[in-house]
Amino acid sequence: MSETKFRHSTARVPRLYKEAGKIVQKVREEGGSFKGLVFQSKQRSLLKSLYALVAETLRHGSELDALLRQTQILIKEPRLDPWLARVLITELVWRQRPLSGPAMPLKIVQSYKSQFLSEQNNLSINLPQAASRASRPRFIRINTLKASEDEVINFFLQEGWHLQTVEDVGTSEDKKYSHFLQKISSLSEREFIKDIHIPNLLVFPGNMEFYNIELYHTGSILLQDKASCMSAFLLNAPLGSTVLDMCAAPGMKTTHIAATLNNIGTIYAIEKHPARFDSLCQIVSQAEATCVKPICGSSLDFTHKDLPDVEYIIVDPTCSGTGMTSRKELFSDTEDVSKARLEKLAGFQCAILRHAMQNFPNVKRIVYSTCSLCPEENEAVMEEVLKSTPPNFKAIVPSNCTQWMKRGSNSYEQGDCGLYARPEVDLTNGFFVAVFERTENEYVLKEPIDLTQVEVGKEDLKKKKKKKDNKKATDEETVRAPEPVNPAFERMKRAMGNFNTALENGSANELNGDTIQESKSSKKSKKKKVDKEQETNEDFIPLEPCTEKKKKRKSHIDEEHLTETGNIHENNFTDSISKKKKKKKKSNELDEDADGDNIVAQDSIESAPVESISKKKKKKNKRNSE
Ligand SMILES: C[S@@+](CC[C@H](N)C(=O)[O-])C[C@H]1O[C@@H](n2cnc3c(N)ncnc32)[C@H](O)[C@@H]1O
Repeated sequence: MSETKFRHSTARVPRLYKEAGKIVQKVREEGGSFKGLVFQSKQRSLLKSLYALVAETLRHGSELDALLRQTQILIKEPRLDPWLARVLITELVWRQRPLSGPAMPLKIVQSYKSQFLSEQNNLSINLPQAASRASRPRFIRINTLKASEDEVINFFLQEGWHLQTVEDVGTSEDKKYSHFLQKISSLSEREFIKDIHIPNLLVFPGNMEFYNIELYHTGSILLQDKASCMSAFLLNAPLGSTVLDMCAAPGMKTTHIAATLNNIGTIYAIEKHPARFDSLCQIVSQAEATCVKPICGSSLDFTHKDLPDVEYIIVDPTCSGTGMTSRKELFSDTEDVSKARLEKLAGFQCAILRHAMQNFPNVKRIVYSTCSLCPEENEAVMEEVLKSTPPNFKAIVPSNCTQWMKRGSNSYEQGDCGLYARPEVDLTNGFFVAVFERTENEYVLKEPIDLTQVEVGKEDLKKKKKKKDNKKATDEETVRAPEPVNPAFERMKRAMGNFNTALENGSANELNGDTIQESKSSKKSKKKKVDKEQETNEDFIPLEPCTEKKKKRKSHIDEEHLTETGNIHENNFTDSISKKKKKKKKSNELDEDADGDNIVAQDSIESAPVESISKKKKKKNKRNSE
């Protein structure tokens, strides 16, 4: 991680501490096995002491986090490496060894000894979660679709709360931020403050009881961590925009974007799981986010053909959640997130981000986020997707948060454009966000992706073309089938209609799978209709069945249905199409998900459209020259 680090002199910080810090960081951030990492260490003479020190540091993970927060040592000493600090505090507090030596980090940690000891006494060792929750501030977002900031602030003032302000501490962003952090970590009962970065976000003491507050029940305020507000903030979609939220439920970011748009524009909010889709509808309805069109389905099944004019996309996929401070495993057993799980998640994350980049030609900006602190799900995903996608997107560092968010690791290409919020420093949940903007090179835009040409297969295409030639077709459009009914789009249009009506009637919560999702019987009848159209239309290129086929494959590239083929470390993207087809076939044969359905390697799907474009271009050029 590229936290601003103190320039430790390697000669002065004892090797044992430095090496222990590195291992603790790896275990915490990457979920590696600590024993394995210790035994891989090159410091052979230190193995025994290293093992003991790392084990002790990891054992006190939750207490260390609490000590770092309570003493604010990382805020006051911004150049102190947080991982080295953990090791040194362990050495000092639990192993009771004085930190002697000239190295600055040792001196600094030693100077906090009395604070550590007194805070340690206050810590409820048996209830580390409760302690950490109470000592972290609570962020509350004002839903400006229902109440203005003034109304909400006045409400709290009338309830006897006091609004604190951040004093002017000069122009330095660093100073301002560390002053703000000190302020929010020491809010006393019934004090609150406005966040200095995100508009309409208030900060309350961690033990605030919000369940009795009416504004919370009416949806005028929402409990939303500052880190999670970063996505909509950085998406920065102007009024009137068309936005796509590819992983929407429960809808915190969707409703936040709706508020930033003031309901002027359109947000397509896609959620795959029906139960979560219901929650999404409920939250959207309660928030009065009328510009939101919820869709139940997999985002991987939708393209610009279904959702035209999408200009902004938010990709907030399922992740390991290692940044969620409420998740016990972060503190108690960091080895919970296995490498295999991380690889599967990263495979899905790459697939969905790549889908966003390749299938919406009008998109200007994409925000990718996770609540994970594992680089595998963050910088590595950025790198992999940028590497394997036509160079029409680049990662950018948004100017409005460079001063305070921590940058990702530059050991991944463009990784340092990614931004982290870290619990122990920012007093938020752990979070990662990356912003991508379209570059000048928009060749994907010029030729819409025609999946049929890839799916039909060469032989089928030749036959169709021959038939067409016989009929003296002169224009490509006549060779292509008339656009058939796209069931996904039809379903979506119907769902939107139903949802809007329900919203208008105030009964969106009542929408269920029957209205939003197509019933089995109507699916059957629609299929019959499409089949019939094919029978009667000789020239019909089976776009629909192919799309269906592709859909069937793609719908398995989701969180639970991932196979090892999604491993981002495999560099499959340069494979030839034929190799991919073989692989796809093999994978169809080999990979079965829990339901017994076949799964296809993602790379074979994702790279296909590019091939299709170049074929089409060749054809077009040939026709032009004729
Ligand atoms: C991290 S959560 C999203 C949180 C949400 N953005 C918010 O702020 O409230 C990820 C969501 O993506 C959904 N999901 C997973 N695969 C999907 C897919 N292929 N298409 C659409 N949604 C999907 C999951 O069911 C889950 O609800």
